[in-house]
Amino acid sequence: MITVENLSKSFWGNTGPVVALEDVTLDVPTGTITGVVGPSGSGKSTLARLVALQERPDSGVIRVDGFNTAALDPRRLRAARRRIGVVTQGDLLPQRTAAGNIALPLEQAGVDGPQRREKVGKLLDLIGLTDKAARYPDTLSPGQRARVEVARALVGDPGLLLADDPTKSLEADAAAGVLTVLDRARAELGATVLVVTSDAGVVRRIADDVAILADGRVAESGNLLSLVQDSTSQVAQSLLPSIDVAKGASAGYDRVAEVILIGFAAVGALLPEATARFSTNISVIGGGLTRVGETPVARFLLGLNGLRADQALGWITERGGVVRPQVGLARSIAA
Ligand SMILES: Nc1ncnc2c1ncn2[C@@H]1O[C@H](COP(=O)(O)OP(=O)(O)OP(=O)(O)O)[C@@H](O)[C@H]1O
Repeated sequence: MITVENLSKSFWGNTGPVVALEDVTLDVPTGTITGVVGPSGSGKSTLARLVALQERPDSGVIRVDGFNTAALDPRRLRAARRRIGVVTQGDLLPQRTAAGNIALPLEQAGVDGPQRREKVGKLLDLIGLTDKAARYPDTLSPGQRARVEVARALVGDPGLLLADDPTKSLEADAAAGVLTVLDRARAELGATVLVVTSDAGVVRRIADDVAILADGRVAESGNLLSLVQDSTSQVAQSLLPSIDVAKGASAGYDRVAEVILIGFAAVGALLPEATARFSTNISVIGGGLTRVGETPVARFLLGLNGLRADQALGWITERGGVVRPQVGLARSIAA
């Protein structure tokens, strides 16, 4: 477990101090993928460099498995740094093959040939490039090179894999390939992963936990699936389908409610069943379906007509749906 406690960091800019991070607190639980998302300049790369122990904070503490890294002497600090695999971009050695690039940290650490080959073979398999082992970087696609960079960062079995904007400048397919590799690293190697990104879609696809960074501060953090269930959260606002609808589209219903449904059963069957049970006409006025990781999540604006519309909404809530009636739009239901 990595914990970041009350981290602050400023730099001197041309016109005075620039606060890059202010009082940032964050947990990266072991065996999970934590995504830190924020716009350009919000402090993501600064946070990544501090967690990688490449720079010192002005104040605050980074703990690795409970140990305060600020208290480490230089030798232990170097050892702690080696336990963090940092995915760096664009620096594969052109004169080395894909396998040779992945093996380099092992060679430098004096690991013998057979062990190196076994380890590199496993990682080539993990990144889906076994058949490209002998290819040189300039003959690989950008997405393939990015996957080799992840494998190289994983080769020392790091306690933490740290990726700063791993999908930057990649086409959608290539980006998806890199995210699949990060997900496999967590699922198959048990890696703990911290991803910082400006792309909320990265977080939506692979993160277990999320923190939103804004102007150097954590605006919101927590478990991703819990946060998306709160439609007022910034995470839900940025990851779920928007329910902006044309003016007047929600008129003429007895009840109008925003509903968030999670999971296959909820998304597929709940609304038809509510319609049948309560003789209530349920229309989807807006919103849509997405996925958070592997989990389908729907955010709908529903219009209901029928005497038992309130009971239908209550029943959806009992089955785990998150219902927010839009009070201003309700008509009184005639008995
Ligand atoms: N070494 C530095 N010297 C001076 N200012 C810095 C330095 N590093 C970061 N900053 C400033 O700190 C703030 C946060 O920068 P940082 O690079 O961490 O943000 P970011 O969210 O990673 O942005 P981007 O997505 O554009 O890389 C910015 O105002 C930046 O200009």
